[in-house]
Amino acid sequence: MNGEQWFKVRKIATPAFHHDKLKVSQILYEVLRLYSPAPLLTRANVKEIKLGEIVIPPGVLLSLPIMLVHHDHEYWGDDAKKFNPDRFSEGVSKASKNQVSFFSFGWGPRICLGQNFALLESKLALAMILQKFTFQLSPTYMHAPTRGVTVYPQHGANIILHKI
Ligand code: HEM
Repeated sequence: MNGEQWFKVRKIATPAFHHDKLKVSQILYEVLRLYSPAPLLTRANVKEIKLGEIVIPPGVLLSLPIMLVHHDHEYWGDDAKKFNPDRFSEGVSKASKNQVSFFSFGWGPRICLGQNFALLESKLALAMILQKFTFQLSPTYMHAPTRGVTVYPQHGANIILHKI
C-alpha cells in the first residue's frame, strides 16, 4: 500500500479507533459476549476462600464458564440471547446488571495483554474491507458455533463480497 492509500484507510478508520462507546466497539463487544473465543477460564485457588456458603480450600482448580455467564438472563436480562450491541452503549462496566459480567479477555492481573491490539486490528480490518466491498451473509451459511481450543463457526462463516 502506498502513502496515499494509507492516508485514505486512516481517514476512514480513525474515528473507530479512539472511542470506547462507538457503535463499532459496541458491535465487537456484543459479538465477543455471544461468541466468546475463550469459552472458559481456569484459575487455581491459592488460599482458602469462602464464596457464600461454599468454602474452597487451597489448590482447587476453578473453572470460570465465560460462555454461560455471558448468556445468563440474571446478568444480561431477558434479551440475553439476542444480539443487541446497544447494551454496551455505556461501556462494558454498565452493560450487565449489578456487576461486570463480561470477561472475554479474562480479568484481573492476568487479563489479556493483546486486548486493545485485537480490538484495534479488527476495526482496521473492517475499515479496509468496507472501503472496497459491501458484504452479506451467504445463503449457504449455517449457524453452528462450536468449540475446539476456541469457539468457531463449525461450517465456516460464508459471506458474499460485492466489489464497490
Ligand atoms: C479477540 C481476541 C482475543 C481474545 C478473546 C483473547 C482472550 C484472552 C483470554 C481469555 C486470556 C486469559 C486472561 C485471564 O486469564 O484472565 C488471554 C491472555 C493473553 N492474551 Fe489474549 N485474547 C485475544 C487476542 C490476543 C492477542 C491479539 C494477543 C497478542 C498480540 C494476546 C495476548 C495474550 C497474552 C500474552 C495473554 C496472557 C496474559 C497473562 O497471562 O498475563 N491476546 N487472552
